[in-house]
Amino acid sequence: MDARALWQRYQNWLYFHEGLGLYLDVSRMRFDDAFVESLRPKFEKAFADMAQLEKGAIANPDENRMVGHYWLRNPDLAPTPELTQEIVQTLEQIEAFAEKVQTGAIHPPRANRFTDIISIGIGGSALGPQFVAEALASDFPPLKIHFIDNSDPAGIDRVLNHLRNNLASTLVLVISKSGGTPEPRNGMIEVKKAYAGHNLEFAQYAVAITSPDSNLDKVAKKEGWLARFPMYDWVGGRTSEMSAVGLVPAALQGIDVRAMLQGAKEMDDATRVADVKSNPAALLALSWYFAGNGKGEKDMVVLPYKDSLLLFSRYLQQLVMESLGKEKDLDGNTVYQGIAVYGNKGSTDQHAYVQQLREGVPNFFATLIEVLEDRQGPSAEIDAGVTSGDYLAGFLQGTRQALYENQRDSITVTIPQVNARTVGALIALYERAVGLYASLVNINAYHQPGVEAGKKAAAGILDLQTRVVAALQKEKTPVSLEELAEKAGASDQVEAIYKILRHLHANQRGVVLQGDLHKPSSLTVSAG
Ligand SMILES: O=P(O)(O)OC[C@H]1O[C@H](O)[C@H](O)[C@@H](O)[C@@H]1O
Repeated sequence: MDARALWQRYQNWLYFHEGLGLYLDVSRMRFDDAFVESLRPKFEKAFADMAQLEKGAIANPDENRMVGHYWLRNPDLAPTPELTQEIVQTLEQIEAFAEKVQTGAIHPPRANRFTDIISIGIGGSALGPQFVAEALASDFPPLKIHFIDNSDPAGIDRVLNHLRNNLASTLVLVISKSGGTPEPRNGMIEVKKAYAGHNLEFAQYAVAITSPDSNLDKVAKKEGWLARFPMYDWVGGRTSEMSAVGLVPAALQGIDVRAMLQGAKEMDDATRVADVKSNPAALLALSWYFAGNGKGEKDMVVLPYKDSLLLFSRYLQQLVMESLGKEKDLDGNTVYQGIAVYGNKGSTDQHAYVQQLREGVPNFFATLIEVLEDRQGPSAEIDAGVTSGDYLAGFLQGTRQALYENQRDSITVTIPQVNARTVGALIALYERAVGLYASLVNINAYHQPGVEAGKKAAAGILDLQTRVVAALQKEKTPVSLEELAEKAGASDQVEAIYKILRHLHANQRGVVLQGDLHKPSSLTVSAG
């Protein structure tokens, strides 16, 4: 296609949302009209499915749950007046709490104000708050947030060491929908011990965000924590940024949560339109389907050309991959669906892996995120008439062009500015695109059965560890791994036992391994 035809195609397919000032350009996805036409019946079904979902259908059949993240930004859409009221009240409570914390009306026992937050959570209970903090928190927020999103002892130490002089003015958010995920539980226990070590009563610093009556909720209630906010069973972790999960940390950091909800609501309205060409989420779903042949054959590389959007790709990674990465379709057929997502930011990545994107394996499509406003205030000129922002914009256009010249497709999303409204809109745009795409490929986007397998296996390993250590403690002399496995009643798990012992040995946990480390089978082990 020559430049004139491309310019025409650009204009034909350009989507613009006037209220949000958001553009979506899918002109560099090389689908033709026949392809769009062929998907029409699937889209009709997808729009109908989505309308049912918004009305409160059991859109997550395996877990027998409604899927209601759209109600969070438009509570009047909720299927019952009770739900509407619950959403409205929770938001009011969040705002009132944040204000009291910021003004010092709620303050820690030994300080006038809370200065910092430790947010403990993982997956959907971390990625949204992390993305939003990075994108929207001011340089000097009323409370500075720090995240513990793993069971990594060194990672936990790092956060606690940073805060060692400020612990007495640090609020702790423990975020877990289920209230039973091991990582946040471990983080909470470690942080609790750290508070005890500083003679601080944890309950006076702690806030729980979890499903009512979860284990976490019970602990928070029993111990009299500072506050508890509800997470609803009809909101999935990866779509929970606009629930208490995302709103509590955002409001505490002084982020305009009403604007975030408003932006999401405006985008929800725009993506409810049952016409592909005038619905930006449908255009994304169409493009993804085209790129990967409806089978995820191409990866989605997300490149925001703005530092503050750095974590968007990581956020989308969970939203897209946990939603779409499914073995079975809704009819029980084995389909191995999904779309792999990765990315970091432009132009930084042009100096890293974009070489492969331009010339290597053509197994991806790019999504470039453009922000029109360079910075608040004027920019200095780097060269005559040229600013660093001009360079960044040029790099984006250049990459788009260079990719296209080599038959590599791209989508460009353009927003006027990174602010609470546009960030809310971006989240809502991708949530809806994922929902529509899931319908196109006939899968349940709202469960995650695959995650459970890893969790069960991990629990099995910890159980095995307890048995192995108990068996080892009965031994007076060193034994071989095989012998120990047999004594622990796990002869078929020598490899797992070897790995457990190696880890315990490395951490001086009362296990001594001796022998040739090149030959695990030659090792003996003793308690010591
Ligand atoms: O919020 P939680 O219940 O602690 O769950 C945290 C995360 O862990 C799970 O394993 C799921 O795969 C995620 O979807 C979820 O967001």
